[in-house]
Amino acid sequence: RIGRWAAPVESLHNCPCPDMEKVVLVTGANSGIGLALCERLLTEDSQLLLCLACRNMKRAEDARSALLTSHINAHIDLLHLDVGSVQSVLTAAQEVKARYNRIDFLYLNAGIMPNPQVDVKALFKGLFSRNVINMFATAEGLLTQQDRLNSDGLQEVFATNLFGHFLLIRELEPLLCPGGQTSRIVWTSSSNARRSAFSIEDIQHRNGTEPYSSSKYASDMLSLALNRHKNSQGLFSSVICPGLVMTNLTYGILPSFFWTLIMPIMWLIRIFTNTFTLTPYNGAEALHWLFVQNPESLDPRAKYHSLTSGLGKNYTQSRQVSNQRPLLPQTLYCSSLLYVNLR
Ligand SMILES: NC(=O)C1=CN([C@@H]2O[C@H](COP(=O)(O)OP(=O)(O)OC[C@H]3O[C@@H](n4cnc5c(N)ncnc54)[C@H](OP(=O)(O)O)[C@@H]3O)[C@@H](O)[C@H]2O)C=CC1
Ligand SMILES: CC(C)CCC[C@@H](C)[C@H]1CC[C@H]2C3=C(CC[C@]12C)[C@@]1(C)CCC(=O)[C@@H](C)[C@@H]1CC3
Repeated sequence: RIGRWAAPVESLHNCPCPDMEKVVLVTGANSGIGLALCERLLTEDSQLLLCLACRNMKRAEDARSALLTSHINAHIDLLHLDVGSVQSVLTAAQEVKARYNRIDFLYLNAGIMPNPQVDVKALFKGLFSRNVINMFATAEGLLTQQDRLNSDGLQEVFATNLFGHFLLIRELEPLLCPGGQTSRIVWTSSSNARRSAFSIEDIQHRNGTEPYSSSKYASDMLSLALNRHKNSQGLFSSVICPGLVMTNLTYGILPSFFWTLIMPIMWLIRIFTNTFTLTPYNGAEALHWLFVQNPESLDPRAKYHSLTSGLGKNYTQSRQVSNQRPLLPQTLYCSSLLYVNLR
């Protein structure tokens, strides 16, 4: 394709990968769902050129070693990337452009939920309400977080979960959809994403207590806007929810011994809500499923959910992204563009 999405001619010679090898970049790849995704992708396609984009290089090295144990000949690169820092994203994007001539899959998975607080009163009230299943699936009304400013003067949750990733997409434009090929973007969103937690007047959720929910809703809207603006150029964006998964993120909500203690209850709850996927492998189901789908067959307005049945069977289900206000995707896209241009 011609225009802004075409790769500069000189970079076409940089790539160490033969033409047919897929180039996949995963942010937050050193633990949890991101690491499980990498494991599953290498099992699916041993020819992959996989780039682990992480903020901590020691953890990234450990993740690469773990992956190489089960995939001895895998081609795994490391990239230093702190998505919560504008400078780090810019430097990392330069590095990516020097290394590869295209990106086939960009998995935007890194995410944070700092200082979470569970509203125990609401939890007990919810247990005896008709809304109990929805409460376990979405944590609606149960969770708040305390956010702070990062060194760029941005709210940390939005900077990490949304802005850094959007900036990365914009900076990597020359590698997306080169020469008429398609490229894919996949956001690890959440069923905790809620429209009522987001306000276009407070785009970083500076004044609220649910920045996580707000940032995930914003990523859903941004994905929608990307599809509207870029599908015709061969760029396809999708959002997924991995379900409730035991990772460092959830161990930050309640201590690990507590989760271990209530594990039998969690297995029981899984019979009623298949959103308790629990293991990173199960949580990566929808991310893996999208990898093997034809992008033209996907619904640009869907959120793809990783689900695990009571008997432990994994599957992916598409549900409409909730409650879109007609102009919100465009507005958010424009605001994010403005943010990126002002950087
Ligand atoms: N666990 C769950 O139940 C759910 C998780 N999710 C989402 O899944 C994604 C993965 O989380 P999960 O695997 O659960 O949790 P983990 O904490 O295990 O993984 C998060 C990953 O993101 C990385 N990360 C965090 N901040 C940055 C940053 N500034 N720059 C680069 N990397 C960063 C972490 O790196 P480091 O090791 O250095 O901290 C880590 O590799 C997140 O987006 C989360 O919101 C969505 C729904 C449910
Ligand atoms: C007996 C119970 C299992 C006690 C656990 C209560 C709560 C701590 C959990 C109930 C629903 C959970 C949940 C999440 C966190 C922990 C709970 C609030 C998430 C918000 C984690 C991150 C996500 O992105 C969501 C998809 C999760 C939704 C459910």
